[in-house]
Amino acid sequence: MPHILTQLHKAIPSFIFFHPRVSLSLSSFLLAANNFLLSPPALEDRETPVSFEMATTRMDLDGRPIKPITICMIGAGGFIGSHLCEKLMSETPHKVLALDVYNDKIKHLLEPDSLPWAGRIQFHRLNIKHDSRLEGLIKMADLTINLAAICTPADYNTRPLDTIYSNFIDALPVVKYCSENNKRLIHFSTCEVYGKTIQSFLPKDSPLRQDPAYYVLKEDTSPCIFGSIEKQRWSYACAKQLIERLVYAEGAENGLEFTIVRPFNWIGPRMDFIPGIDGPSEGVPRVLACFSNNLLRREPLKLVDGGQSQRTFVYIKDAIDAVLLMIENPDRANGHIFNVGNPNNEVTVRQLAEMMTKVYTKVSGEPALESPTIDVSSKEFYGEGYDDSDKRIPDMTIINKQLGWNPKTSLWDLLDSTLTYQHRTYAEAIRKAMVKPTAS
Ligand SMILES: NC(=O)c1ccc[n+]([C@@H]2O[C@H](COP(=O)([O-])OP(=O)(O)OC[C@H]3O[C@@H](n4cnc5c(N)ncnc54)[C@H](O)[C@@H]3O)[C@@H](O)[C@H]2O)c1
Ligand SMILES: O=c1ccn([C@@H]2O[C@H](COP(=O)(O)OP(=O)(O)O[C@H]3OC[C@@H](O)[C@H](O)[C@H]3O)[C@@H](O)[C@H]2O)c(=O)[nH]1
Repeated sequence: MPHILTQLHKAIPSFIFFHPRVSLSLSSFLLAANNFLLSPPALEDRETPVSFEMATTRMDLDGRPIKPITICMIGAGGFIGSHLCEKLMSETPHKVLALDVYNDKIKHLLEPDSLPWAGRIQFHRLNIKHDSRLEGLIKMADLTINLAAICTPADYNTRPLDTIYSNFIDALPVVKYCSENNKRLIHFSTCEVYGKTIQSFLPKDSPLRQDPAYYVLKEDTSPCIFGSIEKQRWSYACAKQLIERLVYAEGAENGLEFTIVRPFNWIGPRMDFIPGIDGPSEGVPRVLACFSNNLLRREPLKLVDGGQSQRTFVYIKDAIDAVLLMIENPDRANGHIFNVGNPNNEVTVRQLAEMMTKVYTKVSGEPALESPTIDVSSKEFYGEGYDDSDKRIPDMTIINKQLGWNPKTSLWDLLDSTLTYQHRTYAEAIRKAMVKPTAS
């Protein structure tokens, strides 16, 4: 650890200082400048190794120089964690203690030792369920970000106990250690805490269905509407809701400095796994990986209960910009719950399947199947106890006001870059896996 601390000091960049009494209009300008500086091409899109140049003019939204900090990131080896680590290593001077049971998705950041950020990221393989090192690692950091969770819907109704333990019980010590040691916490919750919209309970012909007041999801006013207990789909949402309430209460009663993030379907490269290639053959990942797997194997895409549910999808790289703003602007982010999504990218699951089919045809050069989709019941696909959110449009008022963040990438563009990655990463492996051994 002392070695890492020395490296941290070496990484401190020089900053341009501004007058401390910065006006709001200047802060909007700084936000735009920051966004510009923080948006070089994505790592996986680059052909050549990344050249690491620390921007010398990085400052927060209020014109103050950003001081390097140490971040304890739990669940750093997952989809969101891997993109956040990449961003922090390539564009900031911050140091990361990366905790997870797996590190495959961040291996490229850990090895070799000659990487420009070597010494600023340290991987700790541990399970937060039972590891006495957790409190010490939280104490060593200025900020803890908790991403660890079981968060694939196929698990919610089939492994409800694991789901509840993972999303509530296992997160408890993290909240406790942060509160007791006066450490800031960014906790990852979910848009699923909203459950179903009020709109879904209105009569089909009600004119109120057109009124956004009945479906747009607002952090401070929308209710959390779940199904009955036997609909175990809601075990995840309910556990996430209770941990949100606990974090919020620690803030109110004990002064915990916290931010709660509610991601609305963040998607992009490295999300989940492709069954039979880098995950179990019988595993059911989230929809992006399910549909990618179908396209790669030239199978029809399975539409659960007709694919009528609606979602808004946001590109992981846009969403990571929002998280970085939270990390570097604690005065603006503390005490808030933020929706992070793209209200302009709304589709039904059926429309998503159609668009992914078109994009994949373009990316792979392979013609689409004659029948590109097939209907399947939720009972058949997910089993007993499944239920669904009907519609998820995030209200953006709070994140706009506090952090000036807006998503940039259209659904077509984000699918284009993501499916290009999926094709490049998996097409050959799938082809080999699908070649049946011939009888001799
Ligand atoms: N991706 C999304 O669109 C989305 C949407 C809503 C909420 N979220 C939330 O964001 C967080 C991260 O999601 P993700 O998409 O990156 O999921 P992910 O499954 O890719 O990442 C979670 C990581 O946590 C790790 N982990 C789980 N339990 C652990 C434990 N006990 N000890 C150590 N590590 C453990 C896993 O190994 C995994 O690497 C989760 O809390 C999830 O509920 C994500
Ligand atoms: O092959 C498939 C997979 C999924 N689906 C449908 O596609 C929709 C989206 O499914 P996802 O697997 O992405 O999961 P959901 O959007 O329902 O939940 C997700 O939301 C936010 C996070 O908290 C979690 O990552 C997850 O719970 C659902 O309506 C699902 O039924 C299909 O029609 N076919």
